[in-house]
Amino acid sequence: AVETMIVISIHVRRLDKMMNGSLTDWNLSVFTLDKMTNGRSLTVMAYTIFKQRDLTKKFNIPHATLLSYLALVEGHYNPMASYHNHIHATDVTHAVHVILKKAPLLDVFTDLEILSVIFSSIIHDVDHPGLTNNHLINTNSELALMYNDESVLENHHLAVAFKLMQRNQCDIFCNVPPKIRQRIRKMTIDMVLATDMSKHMSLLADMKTMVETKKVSGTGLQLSENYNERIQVLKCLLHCADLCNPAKHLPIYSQWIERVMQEFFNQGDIERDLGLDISPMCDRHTASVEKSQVGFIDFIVQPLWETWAELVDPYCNDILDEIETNRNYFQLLSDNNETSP
Ligand SMILES: COc1ccc(/C=N/OC[C@H](O)CN2C[C@@H](C)O[C@@H](C)C2)cc1OC1CCCC1
Ligand SMILES: [Mg+2]
Ligand SMILES: [Zn+2]
Repeated sequence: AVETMIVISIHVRRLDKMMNGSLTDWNLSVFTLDKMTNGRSLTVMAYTIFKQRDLTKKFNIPHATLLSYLALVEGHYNPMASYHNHIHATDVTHAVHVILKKAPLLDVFTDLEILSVIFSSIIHDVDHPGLTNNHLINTNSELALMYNDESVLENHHLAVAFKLMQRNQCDIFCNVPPKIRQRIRKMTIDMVLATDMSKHMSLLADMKTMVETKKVSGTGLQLSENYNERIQVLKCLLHCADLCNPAKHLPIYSQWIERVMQEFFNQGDIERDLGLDISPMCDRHTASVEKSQVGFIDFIVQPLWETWAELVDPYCNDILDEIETNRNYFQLLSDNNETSP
């Protein structure tokens, strides 16, 4: 563990220099970062963000404890999952950090809320099996049995993350008063459970309601003290970051598509072998990758980010433009596939 610390702190220093300017660069390639850090991009990204936001000092987090816990969590992401591995966590953590730096959010959230949403992004998919909730339920998996078919993956990610904190010298909240610890835990549970895609439509509906009321006030984002209102926005923030791939430049977005399709096709292969119905978009023999992405953008990603822009950040147009550009690119590919045999 000691050499891990030394190696990682070398990467952190190198990264700090390399990324100091570009850490807030939306299109930073986490793939390049992961190669540069020998597969330690999550620990290095998270540690750098904690330092830059002074979270270690504000919450009295011992540096060795933070590094140990981050390295432990990173090690518990599934390297066999082509999409839901530690690099996806690096990507989502980075996206949360960049979104939080947008002008309309600068003075909105407390240090506790910022700590909680960044912590949530780091752990939000830990020990992901590379299979969907529906698959785990349909195959009577141990996880579905454990969590009674309700947000099976998301409950598992949370339980693993908090269990790992009990390891020796891994309790990053060891110097945080019990009431505050409890509040971090509650917010983290609420946010990570909200990354369950089956909650997407209700999350979006709640966000639209908030947009309507806010339009009445007509100012920037003014949040009340009300926990439910504040956690609502934080849930959406993490959910947007979780679904940010189509909002990135095409070379980056394309790598994520390749990875997610590999994961879905792997699931489809298992379902075919088991004689089960193959999940949507998971049959490698019939799936249309381009058409699926157009649908993903039209029905899920674009409505989410458009609502986010209305609620939080009118200056989100560069992100909305990127999503539209990518959507049109895949629409074109899909049309061409139709015409030419
Ligand atoms: C870059 O493309 C993607 C990036 C992230 C994701 C995230 N998916 O994770 C969530 C779970 O898997 C739950 N379901 C999602 C739902 C849309 O479909 C179900 C089969 C599973 C999906 C992407 O593309 C997908 C959708 C359209 C083509 C494949
Ligand atoms: Mg997830
Ligand atoms: Zn995720």
